[in-house]
Amino acid sequence: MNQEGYAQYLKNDRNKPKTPRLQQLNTNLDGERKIQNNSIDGRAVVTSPQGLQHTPQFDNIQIFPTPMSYLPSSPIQGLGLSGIIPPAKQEKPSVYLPQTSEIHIKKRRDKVGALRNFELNEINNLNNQHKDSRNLDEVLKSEHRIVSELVPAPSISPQRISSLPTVGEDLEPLGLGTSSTKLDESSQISTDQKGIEINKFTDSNIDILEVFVPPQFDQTIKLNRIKQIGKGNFSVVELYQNLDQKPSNPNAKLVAVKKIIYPDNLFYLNHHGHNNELLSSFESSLTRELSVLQKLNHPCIIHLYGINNPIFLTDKTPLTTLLKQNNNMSNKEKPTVAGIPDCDIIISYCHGGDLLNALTECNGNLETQLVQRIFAELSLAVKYLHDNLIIHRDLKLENILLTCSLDEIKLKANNESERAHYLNTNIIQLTDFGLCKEIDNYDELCTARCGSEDYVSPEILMGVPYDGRLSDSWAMGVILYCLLEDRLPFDPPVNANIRQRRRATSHRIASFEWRWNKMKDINMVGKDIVNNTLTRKNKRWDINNIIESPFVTEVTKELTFI
Ligand SMILES: Nc1ncnc2c1ncn2[C@@H]1O[C@H](COP(=O)(O)OP(=O)(O)OP(=O)(O)O)[C@@H](O)[C@H]1O
Repeated sequence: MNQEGYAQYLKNDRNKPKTPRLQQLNTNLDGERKIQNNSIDGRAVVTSPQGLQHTPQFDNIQIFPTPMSYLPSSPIQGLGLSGIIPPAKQEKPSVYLPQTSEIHIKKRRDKVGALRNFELNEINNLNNQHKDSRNLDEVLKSEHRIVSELVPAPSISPQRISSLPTVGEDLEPLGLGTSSTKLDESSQISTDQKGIEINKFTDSNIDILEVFVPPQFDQTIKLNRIKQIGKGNFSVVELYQNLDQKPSNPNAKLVAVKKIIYPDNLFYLNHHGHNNELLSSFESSLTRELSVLQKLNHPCIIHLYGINNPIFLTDKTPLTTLLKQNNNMSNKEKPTVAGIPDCDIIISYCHGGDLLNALTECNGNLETQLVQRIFAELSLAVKYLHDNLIIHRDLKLENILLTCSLDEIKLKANNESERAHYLNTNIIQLTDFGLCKEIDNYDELCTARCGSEDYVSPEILMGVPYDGRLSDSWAMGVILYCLLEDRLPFDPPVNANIRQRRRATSHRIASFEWRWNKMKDINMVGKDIVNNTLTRKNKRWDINNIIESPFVTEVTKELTFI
């Protein structure tokens, strides 16, 4: 059955999904098979590690990826990695270890949303499977990344940073706004009115980081911690101030430090004393992000300003190397996390926070002009990546950061005297390259099933080799739809009945089931982009089509920073 036929098939609810997933030969994102989209009939030719070629067919596919319900943090052995619920019909292993070739869900939802998105029987399955490990309630309580409706009440997502105050607002009371300000003498942790932990301590070296800076990463600078500004599944992000009075890069006076959180069991060794799969996949994600960040130089993409230990940039397997150096290595039963240094990545600070938060804060009421500007900058960033043979694979609202608050942006946009500056500076930066992939040529297809549930393309869901650039343009369609409609395109339709609500998001994605709501009767050029990206891959616009569309060119022709 071909993909279109399958979508039709799914439409009939009586047909229990049993569609299969292409058997994964590798489980590591780095171990994706080399696939060229070069066969005569346009079907991908897969080259197996043994050099054998075969054309993937749906008949080969063995496990259907849906219904896809995920836990933002895995309940499995407290791994702390995104987990996937094993397909119900598979023989259940006593402990299900997530495979890196499976989708990594990195989402942010309120608890209510989280529960809404779990089928009850799946919750029961999970509870049964993980009786011995963590209780599911605990897992749900600890979640912070989920998501569906775009506007959750702040009170039900306590771990979310609901806003990021501007530098001016925020630093002045802390005495950090001007260089002449006297700093507090004592260490004191307090909480500001938005619930963000603020460390007023500035007078000793416990919050001082010494980090290595580009280009050679042989010079160091000192940074002083100000406060936590964000939290991901694998990191805590904190704001630091550069203690260098005259930093070589004037934009780097305030920086964000992404402190990687190692999952609990990362450093367990298996019975043979080898590193486990979790370590190698975690490590490959980390080094992939760093190696790509080092190469990138685009105003609309986050900048790498430094690292606390150059080994993370120079060694392809830094954690394994550090582990080998660790004395505990000899004791194979014990976790050997002790002695492994933290990984702190110093990046540009975007004080407007992420776009999902910003959108939630303004109740989704973004002026079209602003939507257009944000989307145009995102298009420039993605075009730059694709031109450089890099696929992001995790484009979503949470990974688009604003360089200043929406109010500041609006002020600049509407003030004649600020207009030149507005056109000469970027307002977004794209971040989170943990799932990105460097391809060798434009015909190379990807096989790793990764991404975030609401943004993932049908071909990734189906488990067939896919053109990563087209999956990125699908995600861009989802983003633009969100900005225009203030909801996710593949959430249950507005006024959905119970049956529609129970349908998994992935089913709607696989059958291209989305429609305009707020924008239904509004005629605007931007709708073309959504119409032509949330569609079948053979008809889908790529980044060049997007960038050439009037919705984007109207903005880009005026920008002076590119
Ligand atoms: N440079 C930055 N400036 C301001 N805020 C940031 C910055 N980087 C990250 N954040 C905030 O921290 C959050 C988590 O960051 P990030 O997505 O990089 O972490 P992560 O561990 O890769 O997340 P996940 O894997 O869960 O997607 C972001 O959504 C954003 O709110």
